[in-house]
Amino acid sequence: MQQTAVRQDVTIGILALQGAFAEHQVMLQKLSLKRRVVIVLVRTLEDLQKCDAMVIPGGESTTIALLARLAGLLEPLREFLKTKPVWGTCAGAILLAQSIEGAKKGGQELLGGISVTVERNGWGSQVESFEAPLEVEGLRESNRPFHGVFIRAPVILSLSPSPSDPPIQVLSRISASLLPSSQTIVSPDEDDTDPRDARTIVALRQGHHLLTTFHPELTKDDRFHDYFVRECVLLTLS
Ligand SMILES: NC(=O)CC[C@H](N)C(=O)O
Repeated sequence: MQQTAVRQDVTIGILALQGAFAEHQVMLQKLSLKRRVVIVLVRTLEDLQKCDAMVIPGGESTTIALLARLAGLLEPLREFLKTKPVWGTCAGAILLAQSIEGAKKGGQELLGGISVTVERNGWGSQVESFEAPLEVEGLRESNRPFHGVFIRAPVILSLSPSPSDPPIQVLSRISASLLPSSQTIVSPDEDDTDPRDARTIVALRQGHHLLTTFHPELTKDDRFHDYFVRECVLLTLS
């Protein structure tokens, strides 16, 4: 009798130590996909070992790093992202950066994995948090803007992939004209905003990793979650 290939479930972990992990869980559960997605809230090494991909949520990068260190997850996560897809949102994006400015006094630990430098709290403090419509490449119905929620978000300062790294694909840049008046994009050395400046980048992809400096999980729009699962996770597994 002919055997039919059995489709495996795909297991996506969400680092659930602090921050907006429950919101990611709700979004991922709502996706309608051909393959069954199992969601694991990751708090231990045993949880992590079940996962094919990970989401690192927004929250407070210093606290998440500290709790990950205490849970014995920092090194295993660094190993994980060498081979498996990871998506970082806001604080998660900070953790995935290769280096940061504005780190907590005394330094803070990162996971690395994406060849960017970010400035922590680069858009200002809580009161300077803002929302803006974003044009995003590659999303379903990509001509419909995505509502970007920026809460003490990091700013991308530079991209620095080495020749052996996967190239970086910019998925979205914020348009200076759509920013609230409290926000301006000023290059460090110039008064004029150069649209090619890394500071306008708010979403990017490197290989199967995804980085967003804002919070797609705080909207009702599942298109980023759909993009991560379909394009970064399922395509790399099949
Ligand atoms: N909304 C967020 O995730 C904020 C990130 C926070 N500024 C940090 O440093 O971790």
